[in-house]
Amino acid sequence: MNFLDDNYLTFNDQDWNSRIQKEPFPITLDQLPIKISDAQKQAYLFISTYISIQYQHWAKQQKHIDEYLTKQHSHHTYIIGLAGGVAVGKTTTATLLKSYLTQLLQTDNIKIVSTDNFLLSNAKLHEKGLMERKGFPESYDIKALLHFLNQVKLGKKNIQVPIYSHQTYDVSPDTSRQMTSPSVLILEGINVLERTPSETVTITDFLNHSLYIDAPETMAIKWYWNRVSRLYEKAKEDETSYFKRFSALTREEFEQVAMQTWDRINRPNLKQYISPTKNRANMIISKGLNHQIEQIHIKKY
Ligand SMILES: Nc1ncnc2c1ncn2[C@@H]1O[C@H](COP(=O)(O)OP(=O)(O)O)[C@@H](O)[C@H]1O
Ligand SMILES: CC(C)(COP(=O)(O)O)[C@@H](O)C(=O)NCCC(=O)O
Repeated sequence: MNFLDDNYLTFNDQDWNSRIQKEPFPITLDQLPIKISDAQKQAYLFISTYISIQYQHWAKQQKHIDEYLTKQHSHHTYIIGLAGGVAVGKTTTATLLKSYLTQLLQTDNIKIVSTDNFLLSNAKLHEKGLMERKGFPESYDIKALLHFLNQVKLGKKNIQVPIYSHQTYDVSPDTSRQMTSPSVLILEGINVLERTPSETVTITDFLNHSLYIDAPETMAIKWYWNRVSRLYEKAKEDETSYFKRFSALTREEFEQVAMQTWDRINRPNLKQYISPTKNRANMIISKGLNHQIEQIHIKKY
């Protein structure tokens, strides 16, 4: 037996299909952010129904506690952490979960924030000699990220969130987003389940539920290439793109650059820092070919 078999219950397509075939979809699924098969729609419904049951119990518990403490007006935000390696589909899954949960929880107050927004700017990474460590723990402004989560939990308005763009490959120097603490926050990023030894608190202290998207590295590399090759193509007509510098290279030459980047930066990060956080997640989503969810593992405790 291994940790996964001992500590998690495992479900596959038969489980979620048999469960859901008994009843029609309780929500409309014609306006999802990406096209997915009916079987995959059912997998996401299985995940989001599980989260919505947990959320509803949590919300009731908060209400009862507030009544007991006579603090009816306290604010509560339910934070879902979504972790996994580079390009496994965290951003896309977050938008899908938001669509499902908006309907299941009957709220339009669900927001998504990526920890990418809290990366140090390229200027700072250069200054600190960390350009080859982008995505590693030391490349984030972890204090700012923890402060942001604290503000969310305290129900603050006008919370400033920096903006990161894959296209400019940097944090935007002069724009940020203003956010009011939502009912549900989906926090997605490679480091969501990582420890923060330099701080007294850690990201997981703020999470009510956590998911880890797992996939064989060979597939993640393919999905990474899908994303960066699109950025490379788009850069041909976009002066502002970081990827413009590669326009003189052929597609094959650029593919070599991308694969070397993976080998030098994303692979060591995956092995050393990201994968070891998998067993901390409440739920592990195992993906296979074409981003298909093959198994869902739910922690027994
Ligand atoms: N369920 C899915 N079906 C099809 N393509 C997907 C799916 N999830 C992600 N992708 C694609 O895979 C690539 C990486 O996804 P993304 O959500 O950006 O990953 P991450 O946020 O983990 O880096 C993107 O090109 C995205 O369009
Ligand atoms: C910004 C990231 C650390 C985060 O990854 P993501 O959340 O997009 O999966 C990653 O996309 C990245 O830029 N890694 C550094 C090496 C590279 O250029 O891929």
